Parts: sequence; C-alpha cells; structure tokens
Amino acid sequence: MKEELIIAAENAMKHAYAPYSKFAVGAAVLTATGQVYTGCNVENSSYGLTNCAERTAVYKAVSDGHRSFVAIAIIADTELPVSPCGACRQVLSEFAEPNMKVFLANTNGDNKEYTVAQLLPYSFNESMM
Ligand SMILES: O=c1ccn([C@H]2C[C@H](O)[C@@H](CO)O2)c(=O)[nH]1
Ligand SMILES: [Zn+2]
Repeated sequence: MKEELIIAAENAMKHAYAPYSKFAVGAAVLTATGQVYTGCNVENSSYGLTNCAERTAVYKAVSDGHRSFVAIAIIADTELPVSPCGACRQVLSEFAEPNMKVFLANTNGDNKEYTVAQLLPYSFNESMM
C-alpha cells in the first residue's frame, strides 16, 4: 500500500504547475473505501494562491464524496523526504481516520512514515468548539 501510493504520488508530481518555485510536489491519498486520489501543487502568479499537492489530492477526493482517509504519500525531489506544510497538516486532520498514515518520500527512494497525529499534535478540531 505504501509503495503503490508513493508511485501514484510520483506520477502526479509530473503534472505540478510550479513555474515560480520550480519545486514540483506530488501526493496520493487513500480513501477509507479504497480509492486513490492524486494531486500536484498548482501555483499562481499571485503566489499566495498556491495550492499544495496534498490539498489538491484531498480536495479532489472530497469533491467526489470521500470524507475519510487512511493514508497519504507525498513526494518531491528533495534530499530528505518532503514534509507537509502546516496548512496541509490541518486539512489532513479534518478528514483523517484515527492513525491516518503519512508517507513522506523523495525521488531517491527514501521514505519515512508518520501519523497525522504525530505531525499535528494537540490539533484544533470541532470538539474544541
Ligand atoms: O509539502 C509541500 C511543500 C510545498 N509544496 C509546494 C507549494 C509550492 O508550490 C512549492 C514551494 O513551496 O511547493 C507542496 O505542494 N507540498
Ligand atoms: Zn501544504
């Protein structure tokens, strides 16, 4: 499952629209019902409108009716496996199954495994409101 997601993420990375940063990222999320949705980063000349690969993948899945995810893989051409930004961690936590896995990878074949809860401890969520 990990390898399949990393391969799907690497394929999606090829579609990255990153003319400003030149930093291509790919992601692939696995839904609780077994489907895989991929995403890439999509930049904009107004830089702050950039959407990360992770959120692209999650939003594609949510817009198809999925609200529960069990794993995500993220990949970039980095020395160390790439790590999701704070905004993406918060978005992942919104739809994460307990113990949702986050596979961080690079194109050299290195990877690391965390859970969403490890990457975003003491997170804000609806139960706090
Ligand atoms: O985990 C990450 C980190 C960065 N980016 C994108 C955003 C921007 O397009 C480029 C540089 O930050 O990489 C992602 O998609 N995911
Ligand atoms: Zn992000």
